[in-house]
Amino acid sequence: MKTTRAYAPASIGNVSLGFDVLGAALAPVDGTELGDVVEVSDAAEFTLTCTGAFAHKLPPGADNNIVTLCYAHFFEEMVKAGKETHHVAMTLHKNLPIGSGLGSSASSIVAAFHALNAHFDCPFDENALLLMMGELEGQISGSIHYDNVAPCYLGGLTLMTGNDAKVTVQLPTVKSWYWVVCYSGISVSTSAARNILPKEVAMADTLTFGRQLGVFVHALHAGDTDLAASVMQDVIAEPYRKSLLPGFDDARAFSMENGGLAFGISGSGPTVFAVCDDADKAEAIREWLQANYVQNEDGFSHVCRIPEKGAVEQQVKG
Ligand SMILES: Nc1ncnc2c1ncn2[C@@H]1O[C@H](COP(=O)(O)OP(=O)(O)OP(=O)(O)O)[C@@H](O)[C@H]1O
Ligand SMILES: N[C@@H](CCO)C(=O)O
Repeated sequence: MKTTRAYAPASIGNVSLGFDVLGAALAPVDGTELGDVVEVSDAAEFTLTCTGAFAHKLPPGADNNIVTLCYAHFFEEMVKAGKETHHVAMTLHKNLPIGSGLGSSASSIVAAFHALNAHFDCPFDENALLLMMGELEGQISGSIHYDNVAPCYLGGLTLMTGNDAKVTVQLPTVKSWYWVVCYSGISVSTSAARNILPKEVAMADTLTFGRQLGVFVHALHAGDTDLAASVMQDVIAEPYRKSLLPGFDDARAFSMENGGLAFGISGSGPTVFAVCDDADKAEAIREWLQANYVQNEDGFSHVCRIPEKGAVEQQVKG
């Protein structure tokens, strides 16, 4: 029986300065797999099995799992495209905590579509799959935003174009930067964290947002890492969302006083990230965050790099 398996990494949405338009994939430097895995096998009827450290936090019932919706959507697109299809059994290894700010639903969605596409011999190209991934992310989080699904699927640091013909472009990454991430262990719903934001942005913040994003993209292309780090501030969401994150101000203060070049909320939180260009300082920040920002036994921290690859097909064991 044919089985196909795909891994899709955690990601940082927004990266502070790019609300909804900038995202980064994550790979822990110690080799830990930080992302969901989906397996697809031929079957007479559709089934979904969930395992993994955070499977017990998923909503009960296959019909309420985003992976089931991905399958239904993929099947529909196959029929529309006149492709031959059949049912599959799917297994989700839910390794990312839900409502963590690490792109947990995006990771399930990307792993599901990547595995399905590979299983059916790649009927859809990258951009077509990205559009499907964005649509499904929109169904679950209340609005279509690609800043988790795009880096999760393609790897790297991705900038959204707003153009369906080419959803995203890759930005150069700073090879010397470490990205420390710390998940506190509590859950923050993305749609709730979007609902607390004002519906309109003040003129001064709009100008800052545009200037920062333009300067950041220029600085990455010019290799000016100090300039890039200097504009990594969130004027759109962080001022409102940090009230949802116990210990946020202390975590920022410690990180910035101890070698952090930038600090912010990963996606809609509660995970925070610190950028650092020194491995020892990154590890010291990680240790402090682990000891002081983590709230319960579900929390964790990692020192990461931004991987060039996002989702990958994995060998099926046994
Ligand atoms: N496979 C799945 N993975 C994650 N969430 C799922 C999945 N299936 C269904 N859900 C539901 O989708 C919703 C996802 O909410 P939300 O977007 O806040 O979380 P998230 O994607 O984990 O967040 P984040 O992007 O901040 O990591 C939750 O209500 C969750 O129960
Ligand atoms: N850009 C999204 C990411 C959610 O993880 C938001 O900040 O709401």
